[in-house]
Amino acid sequence: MTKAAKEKKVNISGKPKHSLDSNRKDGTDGSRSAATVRRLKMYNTRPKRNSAGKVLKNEFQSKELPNTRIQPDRRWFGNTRVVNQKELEFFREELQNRMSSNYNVILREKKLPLSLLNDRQKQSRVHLLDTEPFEDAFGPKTKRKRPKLLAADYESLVKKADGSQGVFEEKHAASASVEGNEEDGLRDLVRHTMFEKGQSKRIWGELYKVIDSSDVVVQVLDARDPQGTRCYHLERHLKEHCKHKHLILLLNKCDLIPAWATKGWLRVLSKEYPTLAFHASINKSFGKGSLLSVLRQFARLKSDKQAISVGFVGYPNVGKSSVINTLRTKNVCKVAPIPGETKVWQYITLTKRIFLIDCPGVVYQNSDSETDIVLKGVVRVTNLEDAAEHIGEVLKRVKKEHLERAYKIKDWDDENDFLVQLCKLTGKLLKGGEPDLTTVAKMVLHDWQRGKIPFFVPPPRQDESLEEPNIFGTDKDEGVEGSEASAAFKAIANVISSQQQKTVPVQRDLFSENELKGDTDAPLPPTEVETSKQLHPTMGDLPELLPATEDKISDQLPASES
Ligand SMILES: Nc1nc2c(ncn2[C@@H]2O[C@H](COP(=O)(O)OP(=O)(O)OP(=O)(O)O)[C@@H](O)[C@H]2O)c(=O)[nH]1
Repeated sequence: MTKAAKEKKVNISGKPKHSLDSNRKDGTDGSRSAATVRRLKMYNTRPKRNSAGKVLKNEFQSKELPNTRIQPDRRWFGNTRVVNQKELEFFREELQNRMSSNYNVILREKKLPLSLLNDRQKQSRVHLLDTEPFEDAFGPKTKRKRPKLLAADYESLVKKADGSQGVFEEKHAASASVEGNEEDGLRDLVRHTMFEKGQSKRIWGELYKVIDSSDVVVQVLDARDPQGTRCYHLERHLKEHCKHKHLILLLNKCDLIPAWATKGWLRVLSKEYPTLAFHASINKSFGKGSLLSVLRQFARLKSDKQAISVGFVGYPNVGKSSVINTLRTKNVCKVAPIPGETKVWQYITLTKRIFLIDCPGVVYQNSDSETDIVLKGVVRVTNLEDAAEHIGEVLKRVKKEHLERAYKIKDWDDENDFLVQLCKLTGKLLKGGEPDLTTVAKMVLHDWQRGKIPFFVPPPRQDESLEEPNIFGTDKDEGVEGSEASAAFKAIANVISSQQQKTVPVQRDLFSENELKGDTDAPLPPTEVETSKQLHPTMGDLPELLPATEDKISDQLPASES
């Protein structure tokens, strides 16, 4: 149905009322047709102008804009723009100023006609006439430019080539000898990816997520080999890039080593970072109160009473999740006697102002051999194909008496003999009575990783009279009032020094009386300690330390301190 027909229906009388009524049949009687009326109506929508011709009101004009007419401009019809010399000069100067200023950065350089700036350089390159007269450059007596040759004649060129070939051959021979001695036709075996556990990009990503979101980073170390389970790369990263974050070392599994060794390590390590001993256990823990009070002091340092996040990082299987469970007195994190149990980071609320973050175990690439990696507990023993290969090192590191006691074997010639005897004792035999060396080797390695075979790296001997107070790595009082910060640091120092006076619980059945007393002839690991000292020279001084005052500390300790 047409528009006119619609309008007709609406007009009940059927007759047009005025000259601009569009309800007309056609223009046969000399009156305006419906089409004419509609056209005339359209003219009425023209903008209203003032006497000067300026648009005052227009039906389709935007309410906000005073004038919606697009000015006629040639820019709308092409992609080029003409500017006059003055504008160009102004643009060049402005851009030159911006580009040479250290405080300005030009974004979207590609959108700017930067070639306008380089014009002059182009021109300056072809100023031939500045250096030569026209006659020499273009005239009939044009002189040819001679190319710069390194040798004047053929003979000297050959001599030069011989010399450079000699140098090249010498260099090549040197680099070939460095690359490896493949002359015997053998190449080193490529390591199984299993030995790269804890080094993947994903795990390092998890670690950096934890570090980024933590105010305090707790590096959990295995008390049996603290230097071996330290991640120096991480410590250096924190020192260089995150000076405002606090790092604490936590010697976990201190029940697996004699108390004198724990105290020795505490003395050595606390010269570099605040160090606490810990035994993770939900019922019978050690060091929980001290750790909690240190964390509370760090929370005090935070301005505006904000909450702090504490990230637990360290080697796989050192007990990070166990420490968190101990602090919460609840199984909030998955714990297993196998490495790599924690896969992704996990947030746990400890108190209103302290959050804990669990991190998967991280290993920094170093020169550790496969056996070192296995004995540090980084690799799952069940995945090992040649477990027997690592037993020699176990026999070297553990005292004979401990192995005799643990496996009831009297004497052995070498690791093979040891394993064969163990097979017979445990009945681990293959078809035809062959000893199942791999299975018993795995059993020994399992016992090693679970701390059933006593082993520890003794701390370097120190002259106790030269003992230095604990030293905290960095300027920790940024952003907080000096007095409050130094009070918190003093309290932390007190907690640490008071823990060194406490009796550390030890699994007594693991060691002999002599070992528990410290009369041991175990070898010292000087090289490791030396290296760590080189990597971590003692840092800036601490606020003055107070002697340990038990009653002051007991205010800060929760009742659960064992
Ligand atoms: N004896 C003893 N064993 C401990 C202690 N802390 C943890 N463990 C044991 O060490 C093993 C590993 O503990 P986890 O807490 O799973 O270690 P993790 O560092 O979280 O390990 P990943 O998941 O690999 O990162 C478990 O079998 C714990 O029972 C401790 O203080 N003493």
